[in-house]
Amino acid sequence: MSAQLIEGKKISDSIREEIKAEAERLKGEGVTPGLVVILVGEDPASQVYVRNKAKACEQLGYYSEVVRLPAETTQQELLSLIARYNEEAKVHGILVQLPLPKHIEEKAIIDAIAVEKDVDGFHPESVGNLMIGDDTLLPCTPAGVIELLKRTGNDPAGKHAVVIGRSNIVGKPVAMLLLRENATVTICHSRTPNLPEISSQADILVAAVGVPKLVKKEWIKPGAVVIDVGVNRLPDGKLCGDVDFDDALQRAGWITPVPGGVGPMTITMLMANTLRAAKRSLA
Ligand SMILES: Nc1nc(=O)c2c([nH]1)NC[C@@H]1CN(c3ccc(C(=O)N[C@@H](CCC(=O)O)C(=O)O)cc3)C=[N+]21
Repeated sequence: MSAQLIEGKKISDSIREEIKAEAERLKGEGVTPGLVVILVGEDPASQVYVRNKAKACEQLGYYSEVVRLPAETTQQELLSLIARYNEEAKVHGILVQLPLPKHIEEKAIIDAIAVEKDVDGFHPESVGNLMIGDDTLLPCTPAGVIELLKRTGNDPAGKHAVVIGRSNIVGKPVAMLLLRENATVTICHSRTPNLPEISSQADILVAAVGVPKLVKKEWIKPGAVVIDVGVNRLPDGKLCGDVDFDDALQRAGWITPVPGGVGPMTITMLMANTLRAAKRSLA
């Protein structure tokens, strides 16, 4: 038995076609979706993502700016820049690439972004909206995970979903979205004593821990849907997920590859959020 591949890249491309059509309609009404990506310092992984985001904007005909700031940029300078983009009508989405240099307090930066431009969905008000089920911009990776499930016919309703990882950017919000989709949700983390046991009860398993190849065949219920959110850069430069892919392939029913799984969806959901923010600016 070999799992079916969840082709994130392909699914992502078809969603981008939908977004592009919608963006063109909006342009007809005089609004071009605009995104600014702010990068502080020289983190090499961040450079790649920032480039991918700019490329996606170009592909969809968005207005896009990339602001590259030196690692020594002060918190105050960054806050002033955000204040400026909060007021800039051409820009509907503001993304400050994380992680930030140590001397900048991430929370202060995220809090400063206008909620209506919070295309990452990291602002406390966006998080609160998600929690209570209000209409809001959703965090991109979690939204991408749900989209992958739905577009492969794996509706989470009534399923047992196990999330490994409890970060604010993936683990917690993806658990909340799965709950909203009527899954029964278990959240595991580094202090969970019997991880393989719980994990192997999952109909849907989401790995978001940042430990290369942590999830082995024995952790997977036969036929389960395995979503690998890990983006780990190995010493040889290759990208690797949190799931031991070759091992898992023999046991899972469906599985996302890394690269080509969740990663492209993250960027596509960012484009979708920017479009939504732009549409709302009309109202
Ligand atoms: N404020 C903020 N928002 C983010 O959304 C954010 C961030 N900071 N910091 C870094 C992480 C990481 N992230 C990825 C996005 C796309 C790919 C992606 O496109 N991956 C491709 C391959 C890329 C490659 O080859 O390196 C794939 O998986 O196929 C990966 C990772 C967004 N992040």
